[in-house]
Amino acid sequence: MKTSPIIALDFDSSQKVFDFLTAFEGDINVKVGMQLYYKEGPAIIAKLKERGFDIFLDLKLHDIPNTVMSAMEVLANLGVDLVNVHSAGGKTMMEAALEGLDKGTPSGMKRPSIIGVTQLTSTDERQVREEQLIQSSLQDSVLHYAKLTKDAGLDGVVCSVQEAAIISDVCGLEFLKVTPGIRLPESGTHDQKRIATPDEARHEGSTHIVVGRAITGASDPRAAYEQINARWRGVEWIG
Ligand SMILES: O=c1ccn([C@@H]2O[C@H](COP(=O)(O)O)[C@@H](O)[C@H]2O)c(=O)[nH]1
Repeated sequence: MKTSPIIALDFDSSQKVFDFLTAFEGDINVKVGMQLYYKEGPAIIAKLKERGFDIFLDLKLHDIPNTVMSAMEVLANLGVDLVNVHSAGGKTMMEAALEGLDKGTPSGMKRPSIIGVTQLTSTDERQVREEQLIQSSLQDSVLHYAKLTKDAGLDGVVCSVQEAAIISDVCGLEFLKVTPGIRLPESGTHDQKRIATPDEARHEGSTHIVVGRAITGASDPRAAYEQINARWRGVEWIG
């Protein structure tokens, strides 16, 4: 997947997606999440591929190994670039996911990259301690899941910018660190707890940033994208 920001297409219809995308060329990355995929099904992936976008299909699979393997076998056929599971599903589940992808990828096509969600960026220290009953810190929990995900053979993780540097130290620079929770200083936090700016993401070693509402909710989404992309790349933005 290209290193440009991944725009989260959190819309409830194909019509809204393509209205939004009129301002963009095919050189951007897009993310299809549960809402859009459950509404529009595989057809939305085919349409986005026709427009030339790189696609992260963010369905966060989490089930018994056999079910995840079968589901991944189906998803592998869609031609997306990146898929994911919850690392909390365990090492055997993640290995099964990888096996399903390998089996389902048509010959001659590249297997989609696969990453594990460590701790959602909407999760904070209190939730880890009181709701998940995890005794270690949030950062240790994220790092533990990152190591487990690497041991299972996956290509990287979803984490927040706050954990990207330590994951690079332990799992290597090549291991993907896909970081949502990206906000401009003036944007609202919404339901996210572990947020960061695009500049901080670059500095901390994220390999990819995921941006939804800071772009889709902006009065000029293209300008918001350009500003975020410039900050992410560390180049001057002339707005
Ligand atoms: O830990 C995670 C995993 C996935 N997401 C997804 O990223 C986008 C973020 O949207 P914003 O509007 O920029 O908050 C959204 O689609 C989530 O499902 C995440 O935020 N955190």
